[in-house]
This record gives sequence, C-alpha cells and structure tokens, in this order.
Amino acid sequence: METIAAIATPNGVGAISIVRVSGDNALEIAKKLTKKDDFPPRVAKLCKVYDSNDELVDIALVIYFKAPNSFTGEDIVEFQCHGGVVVSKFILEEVLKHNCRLANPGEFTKRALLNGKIDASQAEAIAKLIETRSREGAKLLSRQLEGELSKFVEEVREKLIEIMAYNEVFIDYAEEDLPESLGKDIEERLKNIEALLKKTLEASKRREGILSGYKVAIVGKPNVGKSSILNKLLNKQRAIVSDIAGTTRDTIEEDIQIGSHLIRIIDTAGIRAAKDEIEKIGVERSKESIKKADIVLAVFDASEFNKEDEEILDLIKNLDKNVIIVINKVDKGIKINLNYFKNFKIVKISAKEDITPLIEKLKEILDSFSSEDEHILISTRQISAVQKALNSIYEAKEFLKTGELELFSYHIQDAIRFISEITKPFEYDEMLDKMFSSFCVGK
Ligand SMILES: Nc1nc2c(c(=O)[nH]1)N(C=O)[C@@H](CNc1ccc(C(=O)N[C@@H](CCC(=O)O)C(=O)O)cc1)CN2
Ligand SMILES: Nc1nc2c(ncn2[C@@H]2O[C@H](COP(=O)(O)OP(=O)(O)OP(=O)(O)O)[C@@H](O)[C@H]2O)c(=O)[nH]1
Ligand SMILES: [Mg+2]
Repeated sequence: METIAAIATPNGVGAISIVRVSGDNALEIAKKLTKKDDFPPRVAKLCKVYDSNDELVDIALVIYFKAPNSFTGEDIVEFQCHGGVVVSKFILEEVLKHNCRLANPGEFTKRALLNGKIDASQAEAIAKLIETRSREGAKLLSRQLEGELSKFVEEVREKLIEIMAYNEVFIDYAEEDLPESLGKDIEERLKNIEALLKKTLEASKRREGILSGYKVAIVGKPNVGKSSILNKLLNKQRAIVSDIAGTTRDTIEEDIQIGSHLIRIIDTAGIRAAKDEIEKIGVERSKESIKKADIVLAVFDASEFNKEDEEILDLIKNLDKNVIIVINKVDKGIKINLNYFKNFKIVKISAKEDITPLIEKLKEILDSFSSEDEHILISTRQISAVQKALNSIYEAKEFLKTGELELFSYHIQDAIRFISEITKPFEYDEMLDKMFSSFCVGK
C-alpha cells in the first residue's frame, strides 16, 4: 500500500495544524525530516523539522503510531506543527518529496475500514460527525462511531442465523414428525426480528431532522407577524416586514440552533384567498410547508380573530404533529378569546419585544424528540439495507406458511446478506460454524 499524507486540520489561522502520514514509509519520512532516529510509539516528541535544504521549518510535536495500533491500522506519523496557512503546507510539501503521495478525500478512513479498524457504519458516522451542526447530531453520531449500530446489526444477524439453524433441523426431520412447536417457534422469532427492523426504520424516519434540522413552519394569515418572528429568531432582518398584508410571497428557509438542536425554520406567505396569481402559488407553498413540517407555529394577532384565522385553525386542527399556537403582538394587549385554542400549546409573545416563551416551548418539544434513546440509521445506504432485509423476511414468511422450507431458507439467507451490508459483507462459512456450534441435533 502506498504511503499517503495530508493536512488533517482546516486551512486558516489557528494555534496548531496537523500533517498526517500513513503507510510503510511514514517512520522513515519522520526520521528524514527531523534528523532524529528514535521514535517510541505513541509518544509526543518535540522535534526540529527541516526542509530538503537543511533549513529549519518549524519546531513541532511528532507522534509515531506503530502498525497495527493506529487509526488506519498502518504506520502513522503525525506532525503537530504550528498553525496558520504556511507551516503545515510547507511540511506537507517536504513529506511529499519522499516516496509518498497526497491522500485522496476520505482515504485515511477508507484504509481504517479496509484494515478492519472500523466497519462501514462507523466510517459513515465519522463522515457525518465532521459535518454535523448540532450537539444532538454529534451525540447520535458518536454513539454510532462507538459501534451501536454495528452491535444492532450483529444482534439481528445472530437471530437470523439461529432461525436458519432451526430451519435446517426442520428440513432434516420433517418426515419424522417434529413437534409443531418448532414451526411456531420459528414464526415467533421472525416476528420479533421484523418488529425490531420496523421500529428502527420508523425511528429513523421520525428523527431524520436530528441531522438535517427539524422543519419548523411559521404559518398564519397575512400580517400577523410571521416574518417578524423569523427575523427575531435569526437575529437579523432576513425577511421583509411591512404592514401591507401579503408582504411575503414565497417561503424562506434558514437553519438555526435552538439549544442543542438544529432546526430549519420556514417563513411562509400569509394564507388567505389570494386573487393574485403569484400570491396564490405562495399560499399553496405555505400549505405544503405545513405538511412537511415537524413542528407548526400557527401565528395569530392578539388583537383580532376573524374568518381567515378560523381557516388557519381548520388547517391545523387535526394535524398529527406538534403545533404551537403563537399569540403575537401581545404588546398591544390581548383582545381575542383564547378559548378558540383549547387543547393546544399556546405561547404569548411580541415579535417586537420578546419571543423567549416561543424559544422555550420549541426547546421543550425538540428535547422530547431526542429523549428517546433509539439508535437510528443515518444514510440511505443503511435504510435501504434494512428495507431489503425486511422485504426478504416478508417473502420468507410466505414460504414458511406453505411449508416450502428450502425457499424459506433462501430468503432468510438474503435477509442476512442485506442486513450485513450495513457493516460488512456476509460470510457463509461463519454462519455454518455458528449453526453447528449453537445447535445440538442430538441424534
Ligand atoms: N491527533 C489526532 N487526533 C484525533 C485523530 C487523529 O487521527 N489524530 N482521530 C482520527 O480520526 C480521532 C481519534 N481516533 C483515533 C482512533 C484510533 C486511534 C488508535 O491509535 N487506535 C489504536 C489504539 C487503540 C487504543 O489505544 O485503544 C488501535 O485501534 O489499535 C487513534 C485515533 C480524533 N482525534
Ligand atoms: N405591535 C406589534 N407589531 C408587530 C409585532 N410583530 C409584527 N408586527 C408588525 O406587524 C406587521 C406585519 O408584520 P410581518 O412580520 O410582515 O407579518 P407577516 O405575518 O410576515 O405578513 P405577511 O408576510 O404579509 O403574511 C408589521 O408592521 C410589523 O412591524 C408585534 O409583536 N407587535
Ligand atoms: Mg411575511
């Protein structure tokens, strides 16, 4: 395997920068650049680093990770040098003069994967952890990096392999009147796995927003202060605000942090029976936003409740999602009857003065989303693997019903293959070993 190198830290001014080198020549390169000979593994050693003209480049910490005990499983050398945009580039250039090439994107992680240091789900977790913009996302991804999903896959796999083992016995002994309970047992076990997979898929769908941002739509009739609320949440004049009804004509989306959560906030056009063609399209988009949202902020003016507000109330009345009734403009006094909103969560705010009650309520709902400590799937690759495994189980079940056990077995094998794809390719030998070690035929 070729030796690779790259700067691991972002390009900019900072205290420290890291140049990482992985592969057989890493140690040799460290020796050449530092003119030192002795690098005990995993020791941070302060070294002068020289260029090819023997001129001093930096005084840096150099750490040698001896294979296989490194991130990639290969020999790694890290030059932890002074930060800024020059030194690390300089060192990288010197490194590249010695039998080593620039790493491709993700190549260190790829090598960690190929060398069995991490599995595919952990590699995906690393990629997303680097990109995530919320603490909740980071918490979830660090758990997947730790191997939570890998463990789940292993569990499901073992359960399916046990079913295969039971089924083999079933096939071998079918003639000799095996107790019916064995068939029932297989059915029961399968049901259990199906429920596990379904639950994981549902949780993944429900909690998709943890990484991409939960969608929060601000809706209401024109002029109630929706855009003012958006601006206040963003702390800047993002949307045009005016006292002309119908100011916002298109939806406006922005990402913000609320506590440890990321949300995508969507300001919408005021909903009314619009005559203008463009406004009509805007109103349609507003209604679409309600459908897509995880949380709906239905905004009303504290001083007025009319037919248009009733229509808003109709739109949100039977929604199977979180709705917050936002009574805005309370600085002018509350003149409307709050009984209209019985059984809803209500907050009273003034977008002109203070929206803290709204932020608190949002936090409360978002916290409730993540208090469920389920593991979830974080990529379409993972989701499709579970979906395919589930489909194979459905097909297998049909053959269990008709007693076509060879075909049943065939589809269970498929399910095992698909679920294993999340972490690694399935090895048939391993399953056979497992079958005979965990199952005593006793004949
Ligand atoms: N300086 C530095 N910080 C870093 C990294 C890095 O590569 N360099 N990482 C890069 O992503 C992350 C840490 N990930 C790492 C994962 C494994 C090993 C490692 O040496 N593994 C050995 C020993 C394990 C042990 O001692 O428990 C091994 O797996 O055999 C190092 C870093 C975050 N911080
Ligand atoms: N007194 C008072 N006025 C407010 C408050 N919030 C918004 N306004 C005013 O209400 C008017 C409408 O505000 P917008 O934020 O543009 O309302 P909107 O709901 O986005 O309106 P459309 O985009 O037309 O649907 C503006 O003149 C705002 O200054 C508030 O809390 N108190
Ligand atoms: Mg507006």
